[in-house]
Amino acid sequence: MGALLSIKGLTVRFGGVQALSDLDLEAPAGAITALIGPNGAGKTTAINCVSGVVTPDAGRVSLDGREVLGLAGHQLARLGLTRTFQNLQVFGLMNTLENVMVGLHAASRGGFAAAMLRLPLLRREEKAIRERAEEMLAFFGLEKAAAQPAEELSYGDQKRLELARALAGRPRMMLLDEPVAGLNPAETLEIGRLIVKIKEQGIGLVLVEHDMGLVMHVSDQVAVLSGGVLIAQGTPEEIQQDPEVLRTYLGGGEEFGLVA
Ligand SMILES: Nc1ncnc2c1ncn2[C@@H]1O[C@H](COP(=O)(O)OP(=O)(O)OP(=O)(O)O)[C@@H](O)[C@H]1O
Repeated sequence: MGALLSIKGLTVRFGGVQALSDLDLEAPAGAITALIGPNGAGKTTAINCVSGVVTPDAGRVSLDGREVLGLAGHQLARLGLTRTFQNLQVFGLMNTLENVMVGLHAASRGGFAAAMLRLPLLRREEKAIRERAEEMLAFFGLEKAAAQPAEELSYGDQKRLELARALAGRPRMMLLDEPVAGLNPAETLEIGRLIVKIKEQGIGLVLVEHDMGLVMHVSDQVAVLSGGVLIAQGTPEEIQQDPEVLRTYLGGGEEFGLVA
């Protein structure tokens, strides 16, 4: 099976900093591919290139064989590629349901402005959008918060809301930038369970994450970056035994959540 997302020779320099050097990475559908590495390793830069936020100095990125470098976020979303951000991107004054609907409006045929004007022709589309958004809230356990302003939700609920919005548009590939940063162990476990359920729908995920317990628990493959260079790639078991990876993560195996 070919990879759904394919990154080849990705190279990024920021002034004197070599953020990424010749990165090759393949992420299949229906699998979780983790991208790990110490602070400054280049993980966010990699997903920023894929999602059109950063223009690389060299390299290619394709989704299902189609070149996607240079496309804007809404074009990528239409092709089935979506992402979440390290910092929350919820609209605080909108309620939870509207936060999910707004992403679907932006991608719909009528567009956001037409939907806001509630043109009659768009009523059916509007209904479908609302139903999809409600489905997402149920999937993420947020249905009780539907009418609540997003800013009133707990941090953990806001993180799940971001995932709900990203999944609402039926992506084929999702890039998640630190989905459990700042969450407690119970919330982390819950996000882990949800992203496995997303994968089981056949969606590919790229997971940038520092929580090694989560990474080793849910990932099908793990790629390790250090100083912009891919130093190892393999199953969680292989990565936990890789001497270079262990050297990179000073202190040995504890960070990998090996302690049962
Ligand atoms: N816009 C930018 N301008 C200049 N340097 C940048 C920029 N973005 C990232 N860098 C640098 O590129 C390198 C890679 O950063 P990046 O954020 O991709 O790392 P990361 O692995 O995601 O780190 P973290 O785990 O801390 O989020 C770092 O040295 C960083 O300081």
